Amino acid sequence: MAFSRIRKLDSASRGMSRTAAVMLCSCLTSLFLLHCLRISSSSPTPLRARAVGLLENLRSLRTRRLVQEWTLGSQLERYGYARRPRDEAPQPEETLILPPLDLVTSGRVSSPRFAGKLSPLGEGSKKLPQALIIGVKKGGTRALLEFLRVHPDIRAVGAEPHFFDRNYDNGLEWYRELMPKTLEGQITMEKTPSYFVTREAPARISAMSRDTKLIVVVRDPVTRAISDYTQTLSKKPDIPSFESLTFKNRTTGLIDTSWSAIQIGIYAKHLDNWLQYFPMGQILFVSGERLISDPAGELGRVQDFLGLKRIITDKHFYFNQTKGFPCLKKAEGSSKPHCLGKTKGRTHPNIDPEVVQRLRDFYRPFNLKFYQMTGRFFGWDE
Ligand SMILES: Nc1ncnc2c1ncn2[C@@H]1O[C@H](COP(=O)(O)OS(=O)(=O)O)[C@@H](OP(=O)(O)O)[C@H]1O
Repeated sequence: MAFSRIRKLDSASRGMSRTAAVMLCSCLTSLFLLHCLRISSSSPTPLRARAVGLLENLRSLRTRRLVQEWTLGSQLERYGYARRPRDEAPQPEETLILPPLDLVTSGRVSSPRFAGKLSPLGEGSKKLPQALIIGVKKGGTRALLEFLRVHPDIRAVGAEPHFFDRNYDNGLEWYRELMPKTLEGQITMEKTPSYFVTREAPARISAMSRDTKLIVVVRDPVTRAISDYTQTLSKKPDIPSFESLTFKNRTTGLIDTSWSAIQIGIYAKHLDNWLQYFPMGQILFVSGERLISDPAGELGRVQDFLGLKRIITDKHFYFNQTKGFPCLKKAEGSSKPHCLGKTKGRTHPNIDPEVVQRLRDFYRPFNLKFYQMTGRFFGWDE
């Protein structure tokens, strides 16, 4: 009896000593890190770099935990937000919201706008987006968003909210709740490629704010249509061939413009609808082709358009030979290289060259009209 009580006391006191030791260690680590940061006022020293690295690791763990709480929390599920739209394959990169790069090393310290704002994670407030990537489906919208998220002044929702097309009845408060928290001066963004072809979207976005900046990633409409078809085929292998879906009547060569894969590529027509609500200067067109051949160049234009410092440059990218696409040397919130997932950059099926030519002829006048409207030559008809 006595023995067992002594054992109980022993384990209790051992527990207390362990807690005290852990607390002491945490205090000493924090003091050490603070000391390291203090002794390096301007130029980074190896000691400081190591301290910052340690902080980075600590933060990264904490970030991941918080991120999971934010994104996978019951709140989003309650709203049905986590449910994936019917026609989209699950894409791991769309399920995580990653907050902007380091509070310690980059934005806050280097940017005068955030000088002295070394705020704890989770500070800030949720705001309605000031900029949207509205399209086009299969244009390269995911690549653009992932690249933009590297910028410390951009915070973006990872998944596609589909607010202005499918979820509008949920109201603006619902929409705002989906947004990540931002500090003053940071831009909130989201991407939903179907907005570009949604008749009601321009009026709805304008009702939210007439100042919303709009970004459209456009790609050769023929390749875009094949990419769209490839995505559907990957989910429904039994669908008819691309060639048969393209025509209303193959003998007459009449194109089926009601097929969404064809319809989406008539950019000039969709743009007309947007211009009823937004001036051209508020819409930026990104070339999907150049986003692959010169990502830094296109990102430069986007950063200018958003009024941001050109922080994302050539240095952030490398060409991954296996993937066949540019990838990030360091993903946002991580120190590892990052390429987009398997659903981006799929191999397309071979399409009958005659059908491809017929589609090229079909799109040519619409493309020319689009070049005129935007003042940019995209070179799809060369
Ligand atoms: N860096 C990089 N890595 C991988 N893929 C890239 C990249 N840049 C652009 N792309 C092209 O993006 C195409 C997919 O476009 P989206 O992201 O807009 O598709 S979606 O509408 O969100 O489903 C995708 O189309 P497919 O090649 O047909 O799969 C890619 O060609």
